[in-house]
Amino acid sequence: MTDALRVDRVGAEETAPTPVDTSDTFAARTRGLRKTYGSTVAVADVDLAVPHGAVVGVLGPNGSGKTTTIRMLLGLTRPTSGEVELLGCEVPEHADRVLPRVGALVEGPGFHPFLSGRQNLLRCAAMEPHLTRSTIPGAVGDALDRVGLSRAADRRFRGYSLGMKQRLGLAAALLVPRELVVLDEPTNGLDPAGTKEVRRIIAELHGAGTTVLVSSHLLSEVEATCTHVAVMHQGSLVAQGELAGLLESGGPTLLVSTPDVDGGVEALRDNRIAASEHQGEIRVELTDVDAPEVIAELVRAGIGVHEARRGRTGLEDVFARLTEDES
Ligand SMILES: Nc1ncnc2c1ncn2[C@@H]1O[C@H](COP(=O)(O)OP(=O)(O)OP(=O)(O)O)[C@@H](O)[C@H]1O
Repeated sequence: MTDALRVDRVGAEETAPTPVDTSDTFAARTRGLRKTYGSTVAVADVDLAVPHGAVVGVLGPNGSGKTTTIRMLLGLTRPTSGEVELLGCEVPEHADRVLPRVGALVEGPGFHPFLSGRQNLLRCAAMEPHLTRSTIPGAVGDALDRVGLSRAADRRFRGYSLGMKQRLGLAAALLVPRELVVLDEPTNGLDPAGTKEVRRIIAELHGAGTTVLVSSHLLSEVEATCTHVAVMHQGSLVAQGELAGLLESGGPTLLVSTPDVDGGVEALRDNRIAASEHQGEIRVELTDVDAPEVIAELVRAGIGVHEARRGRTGLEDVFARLTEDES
């Protein structure tokens, strides 16, 4: 594992990691990527590293810069400063060379409203350098099938639901085998069955060795589908690395079951122990205190302890900690 693959918590006050030659290791890479709109800093000096073969989930609250980063990766938005490298090629300079190897689903795919889903895909397929007149119909049929849109394929795009539009965008991204697939909120507008299918498609792509970069606000989706995570907050990349490593960085917790959760939390806080209510139990961060001490403190305060067990840190906790406002 290289330094860049380790879970890095990137703070403004910390020094940036030393750049290394990574074109063989990473399917996508940005260096000092920045985008400003007037006084709004949409993306602030992001060094993103997407390892070959990984499924990287880009997580972040609304407005944290995920879409802008993805658009710059794909050459759709020009950076204010910084560099983008996709599959070893600089973007936007060599976008024409590299983009046929990249499948993408980004906001607002420009489909024609009066053409059917199939006709729209045929138009997309005609622009694929690796497809020919004889292979296009089969590729379009396969892609429609893969996203579960075959039955609605000959209806006008105008009448599609948001979920069907998303599926068509996904089909366009999957028309030919890709080395890298970039999906911006692919489950947006999908029902639970559609969401499950996207999860299956991502797993299939991963199984075939395709690198996937997927943005999502659904932590459970990312936890279930991704091998790596990049967390954005207020335009900055605040952490990136393997999912397992990120979860471990959350630190141990103790969950205490008691009939008096509020009283217990108060008693612990009075003793400067970081405690909170979590799903009807007391949760304690075991960073500066150990479990016996917590239990002893509760007993001293007359709080009945029914059960105490180690809690697993979920992505939700880690995410909340990384993206909480310092203000
Ligand atoms: N074209 C634009 N003009 C002005 N400001 C923009 C533009 N595009 C994005 N922004 C601003 O940049 C910031 C980052 O937006 P971006 O869409 O990248 O975030 P996001 O993480 O994808 O959010 P969401 O999850 O809501 O889609 C926001 O403050 C947004 O208002």
